[in-house]
Amino acid sequence: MDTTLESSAAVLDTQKDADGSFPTDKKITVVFVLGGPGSGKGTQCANIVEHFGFTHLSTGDLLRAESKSGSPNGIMIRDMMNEGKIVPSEVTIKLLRKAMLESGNDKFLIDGFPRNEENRAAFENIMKIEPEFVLYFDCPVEELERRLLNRNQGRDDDNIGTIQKRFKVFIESTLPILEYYNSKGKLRKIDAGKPVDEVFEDVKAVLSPFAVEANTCRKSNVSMVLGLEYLIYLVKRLFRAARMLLTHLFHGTALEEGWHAASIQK
Ligand SMILES: Nc1ncnc2c1ncn2[C@@H]1O[C@H](COP(=O)(O)OP(=O)(O)OP(=O)(O)O)[C@@H](O)[C@H]1O
Ligand SMILES: Nc1ccn([C@@H]2O[C@H](COP(=O)(O)O)[C@@H](O)[C@H]2O)c(=O)n1
Repeated sequence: MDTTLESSAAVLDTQKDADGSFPTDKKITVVFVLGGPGSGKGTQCANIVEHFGFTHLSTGDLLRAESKSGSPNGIMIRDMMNEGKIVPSEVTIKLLRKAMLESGNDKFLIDGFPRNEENRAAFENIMKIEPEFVLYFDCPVEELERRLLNRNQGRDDDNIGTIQKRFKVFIESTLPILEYYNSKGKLRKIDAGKPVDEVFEDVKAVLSPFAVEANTCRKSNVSMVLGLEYLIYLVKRLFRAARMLLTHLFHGTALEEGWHAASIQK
């Protein structure tokens, strides 16, 4: 499958209200991040961004921002989120595409997506991008409930009524998506019931293919810096030698005296 932003753009740009254009034909790397509500997707994505240079796009955050922006879809999005329902894919994908464009990056963690079959099929059809794999944070439901009720980030959907609805939607709509990617050998399941640092150790192991690039980059930066320092050192020595030669040519005696004085001082 062709996975360039350009080809995705070609499809998306046929939409009447599509804005902007994809500037690049670079290969796009996408990792989907799924897990029950409160499983720690956002927490772990923040760590991944720091270590592996991905751009983190939380579909929930994008929808929350859109619902507060006063856009025509705002009220519909807010009402659906308060019911724990899944917003129509065309709305979510449009927001995702815009955020991908604006980031300028080519590596994305798409968090909380695809939530159902409609999300999955629409992303594949419109964006023409296959995910590298799906990172799945698996966590017992009692722990999810405890985390959500203690989150205290002012989210309207972190109340017991909506939480129960979100769990139901996860089981009915998202678990089949996890099974789909599992059957394709693309599911990377992580035990998310452990403390944050321990979970991240497992995440790092899964993302290790992307670390090679980061290390190579770091190593080549180091050699570049060392190479530059050595070059500066050589140029300085060259200048010093040239100055001494010139001084010797024009003031031969003085130079000899200087040398003599210097060797006495030593
Ligand atoms: N491994 C962990 N152990 C204990 N608490 C955690 C762990 N990971 C995250 N948390 C806490 O649980 C809460 C939910 O985490 P987070 O927001 O990352 O989950 P999420 O999967 O992104 O949630 P949602 O799907 O609702 O957006 C936060 O308060 C976070 O600090
Ligand atoms: N693909 C998605 C993702 C999210 N939603 C809605 O947002 C709510 C919050 O999502 P979080 O990932 O931040 O927990 C979710 O309950 C849905 O209402 C969506 O519609 N489609």
